[in-house]
Amino acid sequence: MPNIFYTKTDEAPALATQSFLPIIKAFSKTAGISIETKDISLAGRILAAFPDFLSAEQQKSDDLEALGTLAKSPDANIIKLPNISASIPQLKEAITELQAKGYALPDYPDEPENNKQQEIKSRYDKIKGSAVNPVLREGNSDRRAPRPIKNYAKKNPHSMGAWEKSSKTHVATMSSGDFRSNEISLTLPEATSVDIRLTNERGEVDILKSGIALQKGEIIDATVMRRASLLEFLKREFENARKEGTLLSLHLKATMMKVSDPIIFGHALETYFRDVFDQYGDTFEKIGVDAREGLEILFNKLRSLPAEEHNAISSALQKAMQHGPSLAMVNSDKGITNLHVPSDIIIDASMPAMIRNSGQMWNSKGEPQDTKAVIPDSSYAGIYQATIDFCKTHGAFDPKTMGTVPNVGLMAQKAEEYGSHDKTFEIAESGTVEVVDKESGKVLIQHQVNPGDIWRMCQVKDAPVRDWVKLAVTRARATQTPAIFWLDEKRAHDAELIKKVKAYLPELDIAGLDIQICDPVEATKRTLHRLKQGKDTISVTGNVLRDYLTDLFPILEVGTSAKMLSIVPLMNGGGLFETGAGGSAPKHVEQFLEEGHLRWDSLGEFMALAVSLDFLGNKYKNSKAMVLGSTLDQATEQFLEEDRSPSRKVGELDTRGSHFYLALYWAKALADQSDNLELKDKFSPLAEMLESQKEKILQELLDAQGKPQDIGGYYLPDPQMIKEAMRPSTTLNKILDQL
Ligand SMILES: NC(=O)C1=CN([C@@H]2O[C@H](COP(=O)(O)OP(=O)(O)OC[C@H]3O[C@@H](n4cnc5c(N)ncnc54)[C@H](OP(=O)(O)O)[C@@H]3O)[C@@H](O)[C@H]2O)C=CC1
Ligand SMILES: O=C(O)CCC(=O)C(=O)O
Ligand SMILES: [Mg+2]
Repeated sequence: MPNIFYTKTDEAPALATQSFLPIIKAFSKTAGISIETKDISLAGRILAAFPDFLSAEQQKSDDLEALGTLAKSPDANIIKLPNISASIPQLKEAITELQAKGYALPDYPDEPENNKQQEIKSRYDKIKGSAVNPVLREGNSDRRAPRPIKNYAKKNPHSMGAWEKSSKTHVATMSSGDFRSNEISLTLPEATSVDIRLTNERGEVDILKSGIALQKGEIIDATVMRRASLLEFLKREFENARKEGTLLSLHLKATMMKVSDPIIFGHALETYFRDVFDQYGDTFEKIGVDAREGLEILFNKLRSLPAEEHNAISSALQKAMQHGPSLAMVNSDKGITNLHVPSDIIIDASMPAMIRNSGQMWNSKGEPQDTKAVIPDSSYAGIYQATIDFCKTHGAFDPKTMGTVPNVGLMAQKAEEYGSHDKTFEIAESGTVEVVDKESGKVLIQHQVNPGDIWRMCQVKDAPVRDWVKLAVTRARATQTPAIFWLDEKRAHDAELIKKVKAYLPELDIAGLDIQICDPVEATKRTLHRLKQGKDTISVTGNVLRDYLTDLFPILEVGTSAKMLSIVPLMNGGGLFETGAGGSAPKHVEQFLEEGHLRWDSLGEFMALAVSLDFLGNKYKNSKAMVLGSTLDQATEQFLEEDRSPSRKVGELDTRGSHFYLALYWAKALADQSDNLELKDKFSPLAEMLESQKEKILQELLDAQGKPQDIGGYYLPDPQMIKEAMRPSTTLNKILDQL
């Protein structure tokens, strides 16, 4: 059985893997460890879902399913790189690319007309959005910036925009009618199963979802976002942005919240271009415009119209942008606005980037400008407003002196909102949605609803909560750091969770530890005050705040979440080691294709691999694996000290060069240690060879830069072409072959 599973993903991390994996394989072979790759890329997942449309040679195994099963076994040791969580536009692009490559896949049926199409759509919908992480995350999350990373940031502080007290930047969020205000929650006293049903005003019953099994002690909650309240809010705030002269920026998580957030995004787009949608609604209907897909696809679809009509609508759209509030830009050079692609405005990465940049985003002229950050649901929006207020009062944080905020996140088994998409519904007609106990017939939760309301139910099982509380205490104890549970007793769901936290904490050894529970806004304030003074505070949060905070704090502290150590101790004893908390960085691929320079920083991979080796060494008493792990950590430290991360500029060290340095330092650390003499003997000549050929290798790597690259595809690049592009140093390749 292979010992470590490494994931093949998409975009920049997948390119980086082509260069780094051969190094890992060569080094780990010396300890008898084999590495197996599992393909969880978007293209791989699509192909695995449609065997009946493919020839025998084209069919692919379902690697995600296999890994999901493995994650439940004590033997799991998985290194998980970031993958694309596809929006509909990305999914369609990938399908088109695969079709062009000769895979006879069906088109994505936007509006299925029969059962067959409905079945195809539901296969694609399983691939859409965050379809990978929730399957693998059979454990809670432990993310932190390791000491060497913090030390590096303190010595080499990244840029941090200054904050003015007069900044107009702020968060706009709903005060009623949103998910937060309508939440109802309860804890199941006994195992049961429930149906979700909608009874319309004529008394007709539609079962929205049937037979959801619930465990004893499981918390469920349900809530609704009212369309009318949302539209009123969007209209008001868009108008305010225009009057205030701030940029307008929408922040959602259309990937993880793949049902609710694209709907909200669509409403925002239609609100912004209200007049155009009113005037050209019929035409839009005819050419299949769906506001949820964003402005980019809308522009593309207009091309199918006769020139005159096309021009008229384009100019109406331009006029709306001239007269409406200025849109924040994702890429001002290319005219890509905040409303172009729903997956471009992922809240976890985009809000911290704004806060780091003096609270400003980019306007259409490419200038920074104060911004109204629109975060419709108020459940978590307050933490960003509190951070903005803090920066206005106290100025920007200083990476040289600030503390750190590690996170312990409740995530296992599709916890909370991030597991809710199969229980989220856009309501078709007025009535009552009820969660009904199938055994007793009792209505557990009910909401009055109107057409267009977004209703959802979330679950969190008891075992993950226990495990999370324990993980928090373990981390607080191991680091002697105060821990705050970010839970709001005024929120229905959090109130249930607080009861559990209060019950489970006393079962653990918490003597002498500083553990508090406070609502997210208060937790933000306390944490930020300590952070400013250089003090560390563990944030113990639910799943959404786990996601938000593990970008927010790393981006402020160390410049990027890519440098995070991200461990998922799996509940059945295995280990899942995620790399960083950042995503798949599409901009990096663009730069690589244009100028042959890849700026993906693999520090997350280095750190994940070290813990994975250590985990394996301990588990199977493989002392060589442990030595490989500890020397890899030393190599990473040296890598940081000598600043060998990829530069952003072509003609300078890129990802491939950074991997060479890692290999050099790792080989040297192995040659210098004496815990395992066999490894020492093996790596001493390798270290010498790498050192003596250093200039030649670096030159070969540099020579490969500065020209456009063709890798034969975006979602499914040609394996041989990426291999050649990512391993251009024959000298380095030959040396690695000798191990
Ligand atoms: N765990 C996972 O699988 C995750 C997947 N994603 C997916 O990634 C895609 C893009 O998401 P998006 O929200 O734009 O954010 P990304 O996290 O991909 O990127 C945000 C920015 O962070 C910087 N960054 C992130 N990782 C690295 C790295 N290793 N080295 C250097 N810089 C890095 C880059 O900045 P710069 O451009 O300035 O270099 C990048 O543009 C989506 O499909 C999303 O779903 C997102 C988060 C996690
Ligand atoms: O799975 C995803 O879509 C993103 C996950 C993410 O952002 C995170 O876990 O930090
Ligand atoms: Mg995230």
